[in-house]
Amino acid sequence: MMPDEHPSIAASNIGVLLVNLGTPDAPELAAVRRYLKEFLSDPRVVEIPQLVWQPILRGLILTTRPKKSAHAYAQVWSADGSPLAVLTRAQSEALQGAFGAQVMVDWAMRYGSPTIADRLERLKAAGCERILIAPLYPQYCAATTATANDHAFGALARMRWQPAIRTLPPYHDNPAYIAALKASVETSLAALDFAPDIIIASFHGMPERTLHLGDPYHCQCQKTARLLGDALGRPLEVTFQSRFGRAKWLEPATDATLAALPGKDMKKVAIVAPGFSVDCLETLEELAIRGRETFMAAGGTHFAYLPCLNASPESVTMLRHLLARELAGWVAPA
Ligand SMILES: C=CC1=C(C)c2cc3[nH]c(cc4nc(cc5[nH]c(cc1n2)c(C)c5CCC(=O)O)C(CCC(=O)O)=C4C)c(C)c3C=C
Ligand SMILES: [Fe+2]
Ligand SMILES: [Fe+2]
Repeated sequence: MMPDEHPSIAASNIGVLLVNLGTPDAPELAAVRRYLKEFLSDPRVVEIPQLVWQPILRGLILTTRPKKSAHAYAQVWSADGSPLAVLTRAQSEALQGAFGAQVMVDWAMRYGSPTIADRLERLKAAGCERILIAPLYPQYCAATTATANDHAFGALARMRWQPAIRTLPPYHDNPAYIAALKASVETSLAALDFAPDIIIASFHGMPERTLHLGDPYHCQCQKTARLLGDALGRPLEVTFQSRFGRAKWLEPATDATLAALPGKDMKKVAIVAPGFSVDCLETLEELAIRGRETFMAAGGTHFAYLPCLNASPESVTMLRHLLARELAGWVAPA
């Protein structure tokens, strides 16, 4: 084929690949087990030598947890699928609308489907010679950001003709992110029929040792909450959720905090999860369902879970701004 006959050149030769964590294909035992096996076998997520960890994973975790998790997923599953996938796709489509023909936007998951490798191939086949990989984690963590990038680079390592690559840095203190959170929280608070005594910012937890090993995650969570508190004009209480395993995790724990607040005469709470780009099992089930139960059982009277940025107009404006900055030199500034 002559060079000028190259097929299917896109309107633009620039691609953006949004990447999120991943989710099972169905809220059923086999699918959840498959997902957990892939996720928890990632050495970036569980930093125990595989020789020690795999027997524990296969013999203990994968024989017990999938049932519990499948039950949890069933409570938040929608007609269109897992909220994490449905909302990431909606974000991608809304962003494509905002960018127009300037760039081609697609989305992928680190675990499960659609895979990063497939979507990179698809962008490449559509003519993208330059691709921005955007792991949608505002706070950098080796267990999330780094493994998404590792996986993308692994896929590139198998390509004969690679596209040029950039990656989105963490955006925990980016003014556009803080402004989007502020707008979203204020809108959610205005719709409540009560005034919260306290607002909790709950972030996904990590083993505490990752902090001592130099992971900036903990500090970046604190900074996001401080900046959001400044923007809102009231401080937020930082907590960490989703503890897994026996090691010491970052504290204070979200569930223990919710259980203790009513005893400190704080009976009206609002909780937001600024570290999650979209709502998912960890927010819709762990916070909005189980968090509420914990708080009310401890004597709380009013509880509100405030949704993530999802595919809202504020979210799309923010993402367009963040991504356009990384695309500078590839496309004209937004
Ligand atoms: C060692 C275990 C885990 C670490 C470390 C971890 C870090 C981490 N996770 C997220 C974001 C998400 N995690 C989600 C689900 C989830 N997380 C773990 C374990 C660890 N996470 C498990 C076992 C699960 C699956 C569900 C369960 O069985 O409880 C999700 C939601 C996925 C969904 O399908 O909706 C997200 C998102 C971050 C940001 C993070 C480190 C900062
Ligand atoms: Fe997690
Ligand atoms: Fe959880």
